[in-house]
Amino acid sequence: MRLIAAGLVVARGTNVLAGPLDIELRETQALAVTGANGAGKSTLLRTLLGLLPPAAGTLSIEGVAAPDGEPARHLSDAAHYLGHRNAMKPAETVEANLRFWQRFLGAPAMEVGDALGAVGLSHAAALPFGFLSAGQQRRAALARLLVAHRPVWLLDEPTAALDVASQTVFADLAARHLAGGGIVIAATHAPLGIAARELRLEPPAAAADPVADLADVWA
Ligand SMILES: Nc1ncnc2c1ncn2[C@@H]1O[C@H](COP(=O)(O)OP(=O)(O)OP(=O)(O)O)[C@@H](O)[C@H]1O
Repeated sequence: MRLIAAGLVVARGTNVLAGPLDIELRETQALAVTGANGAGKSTLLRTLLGLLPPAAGTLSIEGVAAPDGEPARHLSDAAHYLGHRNAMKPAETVEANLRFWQRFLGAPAMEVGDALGAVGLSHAAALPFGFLSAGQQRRAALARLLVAHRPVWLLDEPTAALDVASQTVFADLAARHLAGGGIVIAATHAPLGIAARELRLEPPAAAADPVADLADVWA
């Protein structure tokens, strides 16, 4: 498996945030994307996934199958994406949420009950997701990575809200994924506890930040 971004420029509309970036990752490799608030880390992950168009450059994934068994043509065919939000229905139980994702994603991997055990949430399976604490919700979202197989994990601040013990649980899960031939790309402000190369995005100039511009207007 090979994930290649060549000359990738990431932007929000006409506002260029970072790049050109050259990224090449193979199985068992991890990349930690770091940088100040607003540097473009989330934007880079969403661009890699195909949710946002790159301002320039190319993206490719080679040597991996999509859930339907065909060769993956886009990274989204081969990737889990964990965003800032956990993408779970608050009124549904934790177990029902994960069962939904397992059906929706295809390529089932671990049983839902085992995945909940792996993140220390067996006791919370029958609770509505919305009843969980912020850290427990993040752990449940991490369990989504386990219930369906995707070789590439794109993670946006995966350890946000996690206590120290849960950060170790995350590190173990990520290390196991890498050892099994996976790739991990994670935006983070904190050490991830796994061996990873670092891609540091520099913060945009204040004048180029649309939010900063708005702040000027309303000051
Ligand atoms: N939906 C949007 N539309 C327009 N601009 C956006 C949008 N979302 C984010 N931006 C802008 O893009 C820039 C980069 O945001 P992004 O969320 O990628 O940063 P980040 O590095 O992930 O920050 P953080 O560390 O705070 O999560 C910021 O200036 C932000 O204001």
